Amino acid sequence: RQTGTVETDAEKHDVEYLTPISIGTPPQNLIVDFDTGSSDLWVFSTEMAAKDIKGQAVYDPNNSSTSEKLQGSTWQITYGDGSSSSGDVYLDTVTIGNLTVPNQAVEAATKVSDEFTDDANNDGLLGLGFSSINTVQPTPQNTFFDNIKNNLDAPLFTADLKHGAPGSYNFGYIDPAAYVGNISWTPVDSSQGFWSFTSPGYAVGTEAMRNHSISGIADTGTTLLLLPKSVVKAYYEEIQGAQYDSNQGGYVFPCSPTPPDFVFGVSDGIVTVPGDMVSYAPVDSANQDCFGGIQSDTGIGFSIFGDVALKTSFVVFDAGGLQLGWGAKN
Ligand SMILES: CN(C)c1ccc(C(=O)NN)cc1
Repeated sequence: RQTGTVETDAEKHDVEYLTPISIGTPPQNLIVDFDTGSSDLWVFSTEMAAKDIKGQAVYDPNNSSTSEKLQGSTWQITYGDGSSSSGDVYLDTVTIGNLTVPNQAVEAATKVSDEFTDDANNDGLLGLGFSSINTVQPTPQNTFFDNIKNNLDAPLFTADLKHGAPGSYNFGYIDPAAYVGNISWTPVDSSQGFWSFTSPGYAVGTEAMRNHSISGIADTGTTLLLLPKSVVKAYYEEIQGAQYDSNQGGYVFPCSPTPPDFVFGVSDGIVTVPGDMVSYAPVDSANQDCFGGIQSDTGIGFSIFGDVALKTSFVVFDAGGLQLGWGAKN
């Protein structure tokens, strides 16, 4: 049985967290976005048109003695923000930290949308959602985690994302030095392929908790905290000068003073998103107005507890117990 750990670095404004992996023999090193909200491991590749590659590292299956084409298999994925990619599939050795899966499905991109082309530091995505939503056809493939979880000391991984600092993903163990107090556990409904849970309520600032259940997914691949319109409205009503700015496509408010905290329940515990993490990023060079890290989930069908929520905590994705654990960071 094994365990592993790998460091993940926050991009500017914590827009995404990028983590090194290696693929093939000899190892080809790429840096990818670990994404608990999807279940495809896809990478920029030598099969793409040069115009779609702007600085990314690419996987070259022809340069790997262990690559094996999965004949007839293809994939195509579209994400919540409308970005997309597609391509074909190889089996090859994938290593994360000290953990190796010998026959991992590596989805080589032939096409990617502009959002990926323009994301120069990101060489692909490594899905950590449930394999039931893997997009490979005709036969869906397993995620890296699904392939290795039975070799781990425990079938779980943890995400310790930080605000503007390197964090880490651990596999197979819960690091007791990473959190303080008790972890709050809540059951996961994996029927839609996501790490989905229901928060029993929320509070704005120091107000009392409101009994308003919020169902959503823990998604390391989404930057913001996307909540029901009514919750978002109640939050921004507490901020002088906050308003929905259609140009920016979301709520904007004066960067100072610091806005109120946002608190949401997790089973018998609570998670606090500090106000200074809610002012996500300045919208203007004068740094007067800030774009909110809390925005509406309208049109998605569920809420998304993205990086703005996850980076407040030490989060355990427990596939064995089918539960999420939220702990206070050490
Ligand atoms: C364009 N990029 C880098 C994306 C990365 C991740 C996602 C996503 O929805 N993950 N759950 C969307 C887009």
